[in-house]
Amino acid sequence: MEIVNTIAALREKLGGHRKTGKRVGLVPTMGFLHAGHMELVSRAKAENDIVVTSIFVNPLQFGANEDLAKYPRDLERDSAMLREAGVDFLFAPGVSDMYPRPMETVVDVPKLGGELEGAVRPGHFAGVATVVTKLFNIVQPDSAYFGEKDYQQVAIIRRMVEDLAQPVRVVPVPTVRDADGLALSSRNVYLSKQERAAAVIVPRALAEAERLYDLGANDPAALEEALRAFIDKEPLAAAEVAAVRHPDTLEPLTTLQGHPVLIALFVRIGSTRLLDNRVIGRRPAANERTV
Ligand SMILES: Nc1ncnc2c1ncn2[C@@H]1O[C@H](COP(=O)(O)OP(=O)(O)OP(=O)(O)O)[C@@H](O)[C@H]1O
Ligand SMILES: CC(C)(CO)[C@@H](O)C(=O)[O-]
Ligand code: BAL
Repeated sequence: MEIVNTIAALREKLGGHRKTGKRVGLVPTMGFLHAGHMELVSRAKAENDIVVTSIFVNPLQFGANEDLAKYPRDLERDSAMLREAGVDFLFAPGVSDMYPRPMETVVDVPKLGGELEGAVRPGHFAGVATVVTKLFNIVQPDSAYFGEKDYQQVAIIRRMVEDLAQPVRVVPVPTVRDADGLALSSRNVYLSKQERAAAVIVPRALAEAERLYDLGANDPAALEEALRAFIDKEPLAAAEVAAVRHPDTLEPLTTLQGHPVLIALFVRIGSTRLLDNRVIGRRPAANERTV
């Protein structure tokens, strides 16, 4: 595996491979890798000839009072994991390599990006869409791999790729979880022992939503209320988002039964925000309409 730090060097190294028709897969990350990231890598390995993993803690997607400075970093451990997994190139640019000048150009998907997590983190998804577009332009991958844990992020990137005709196949990868159901996340490292124990409320709330749905719940507002009450029972947890939405548009629903429903959670445990989601309900057959 080669570690490459600049855009120009990566372009030069990938150019030759592309000319010989090799398929290139990109796994964009912010580092501090765990088994969730490695699942994206192994999917990319299986489907491509050349795999590029990027590690870049993107300042554009952090709000002024967020954790940019303390975001966990361990490039040495990350590169050992990626080498072991057979990644070809680790692209690890510095901020001045990615953004030599303050960015004047922004890619925004404002409707999808203003919902859910986007309502709590204004500007976050414009930062994500902008850096992902830049990474696509640098690497020019055939396929790019994203985790379904960040469901809204996948929805936004898919829409961006469609709207801008970006020549990339977006591949969503199912969420990898700890034994108790908590989704793996780099930010889990912030949790104290007590908070880590409390965090199990997040996957449990998703299971509770599914249980209520299976019992026939049909009122979105009532289900959201029930989810908030369920999460509030855990004293260390506070639900910033506990929403029931359309899985494609992320818009509110008027009914629940008979079509797929996205349950989206953004929960604070102490000062750490955890994200999780589940799509429940029946996916319609291709010849059926969704509401
Ligand atoms: N548990 C997981 N299962 C599958 N994919 C994941 C998981 N966690 C993260 N990913 C995916 O890995 C990619 C890089 O994510 P990122 O580096 O932000 O890690 P993260 O663990 O989500 O970090 P954070 O704690 O900051 O949310 C994203 O596409 C993300 O959805
Ligand atoms: C896609 C991404 C690497 C863009 O910075 C980031 O949002 C992430 O890690 O999910
Ligand atoms: N995994 C999403 C990146 C972020 O929270 O900034």
